[in-house]
Amino acid sequence: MASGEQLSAIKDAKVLMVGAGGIGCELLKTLALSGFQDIHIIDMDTIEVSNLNRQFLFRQSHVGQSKAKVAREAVLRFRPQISITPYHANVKDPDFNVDFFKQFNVILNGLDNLDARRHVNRLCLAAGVPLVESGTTGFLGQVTVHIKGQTECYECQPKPAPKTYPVCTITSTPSKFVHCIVWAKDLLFAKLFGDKNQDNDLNVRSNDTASSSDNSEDVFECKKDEDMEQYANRIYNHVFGHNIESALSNEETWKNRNKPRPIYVKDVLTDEPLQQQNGNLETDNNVSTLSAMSYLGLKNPQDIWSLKENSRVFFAALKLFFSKRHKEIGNLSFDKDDHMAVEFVTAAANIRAASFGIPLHSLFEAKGIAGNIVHAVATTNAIIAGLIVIEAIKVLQNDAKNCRMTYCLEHPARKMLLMPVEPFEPNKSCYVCSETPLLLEVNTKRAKLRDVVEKVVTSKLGMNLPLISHGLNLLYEVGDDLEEDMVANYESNLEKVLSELPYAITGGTVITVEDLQQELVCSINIKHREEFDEEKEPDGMVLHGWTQAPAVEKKDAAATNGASTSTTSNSVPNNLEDDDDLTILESGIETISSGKKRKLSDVSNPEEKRAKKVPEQIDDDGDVVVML
Ligand SMILES: Nc1ncnc2c1ncn2[C@@H]1O[C@H](COP(=O)(O)OP(=O)(O)OP(=O)(O)O)[C@@H](O)[C@H]1O
Ligand SMILES: [Zn+2]
Repeated sequence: MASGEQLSAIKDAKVLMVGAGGIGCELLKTLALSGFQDIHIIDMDTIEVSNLNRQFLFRQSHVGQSKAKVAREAVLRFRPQISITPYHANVKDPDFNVDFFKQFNVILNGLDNLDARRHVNRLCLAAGVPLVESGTTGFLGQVTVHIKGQTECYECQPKPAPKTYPVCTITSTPSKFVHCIVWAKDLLFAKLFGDKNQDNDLNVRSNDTASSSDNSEDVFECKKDEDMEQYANRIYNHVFGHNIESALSNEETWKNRNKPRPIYVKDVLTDEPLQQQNGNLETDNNVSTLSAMSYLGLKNPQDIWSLKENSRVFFAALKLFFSKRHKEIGNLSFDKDDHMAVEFVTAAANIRAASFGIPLHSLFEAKGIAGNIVHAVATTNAIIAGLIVIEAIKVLQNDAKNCRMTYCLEHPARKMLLMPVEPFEPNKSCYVCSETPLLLEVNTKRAKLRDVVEKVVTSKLGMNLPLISHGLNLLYEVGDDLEEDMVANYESNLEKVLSELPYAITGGTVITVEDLQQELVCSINIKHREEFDEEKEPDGMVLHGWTQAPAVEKKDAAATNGASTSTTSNSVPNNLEDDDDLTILESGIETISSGKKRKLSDVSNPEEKRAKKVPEQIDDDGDVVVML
């Protein structure tokens, strides 16, 4: 039961929710039922069928409509007297500037990606509005409170980088199913259906192919005199047969590994001619569902198909793409919500897995791996939404000292499923919430301003509308209202080497980088360095003081709330690997055990100077969840 004070804080509050997905739907419902009267919601998405199993404000009839608007209508049905303002928009839109954020008493995040979370964090800092941040993955969840000057900001702690696999593991020596998925999705699918001009490591294998008489460049091109049947056959034989045979010729590679077996169409689809097995997909207008599976009568996505079934799905999906979706060829990239893409990738990954003696997987499992999906649990979202509201009420009552970051655990530790800990203090060297300068080691005689903008300012520092200056002199700026000659001037600066800019950047220079929308200003000290290790420092520059932790060995980032946020080629969720014991999430959730475990004793380690009180009843050995 809420006290009178709490009720009045709730009634007077104006709150902004960002994200109306898995957490957001629960949150809006709980806010409304708790008595909140003035709620604004930003969400850029429309409702998809795959949202309906856990986003209970949405129904089948809403598919395709704005999440923010439908969520509002659904809640107004049982709380008609409250005010809910929806924005079907990206929170990064310039309209949502610092002044917009200032009108709210608290911001509540129910997002699913690092980029948007960082952006909101910065706007909250600039506007001086507290942020309650959240994330869930499967049974795990967390809620954290960020109050400027009092607790750490969302970016005070390093966020782990997604894992990438060595190219040779993917192209030549896969040992896990996930390697086959990455190959099928990022190489084969991209090569056949994506942008032909993109670099693709499948080319390497094509060049190496000894037994193929084809010109390496043309292997994936359909030839003039070739029908779809012949083309599909040739691709199959090439990637699963010739390429494997060619790889086998390198004896060294297989000294300590199991040799793969080449698979040719004739070995698998022996009984009937292909045409008969798959029917004529190109001309069959009944393939209305555009699903290779349903065409072949394969019903259960949880079944593990045989090699033969996988081969038939491979052919059917490939032909369907070329015959029914030919307009998209050249522009496709893998999307976990594209059923045919998932069918194709599952089949191709399984055929490759069969070749390398790796256990085959069902379409359901393959989709999870390919889409970086951790299956969402509606109950976790509901628990987390409840915790967000509890923390929001404390924030609204100015009761920061009682705010907690709370972790929802998968297994109870000493009978507790929820673990509240005191929030960390701000990290004094956080470049976002403190004014600590960054240090950039760069070859100022070789690197161009464009390199710094792309590799540091936008990708690492996450700036949206950056402005770079040297003293009082502007070197670069982005914006809609710039004069033409300014734009031309900045464009020409981008192509200049740092030391040759009109206001030269050399060792010892301090540049200022700022984002006008986020109102974030960083100083970067420049240190000239001649050489960089191509493998370890592929950017050709190193930024110090920026808080991204290195990817954890064998383990990597996954998305939260069931969302796929993987933009990095070859990145997959580690938590789907067989020997998994650690999951690190973009949301900043980490479940910890074994080697990488951050024990409670570490959390309260005085050396960290970030010591916090931790509930005593939690066992040191119990798995815990900590915010990165
Ligand atoms: N930059 C952004 N601006 C506005 N809304 C965003 C932004 N980034 C993410 N979101 C929203 O955050 C919500 C996150 O919800 P959730 O994690 O449940 O993902 P989902 O997209 O609904 O589910 P799934 O990924 O499983 O299909 C989504 O509705 C998404 O549209
Ligand atoms: Zn910070």
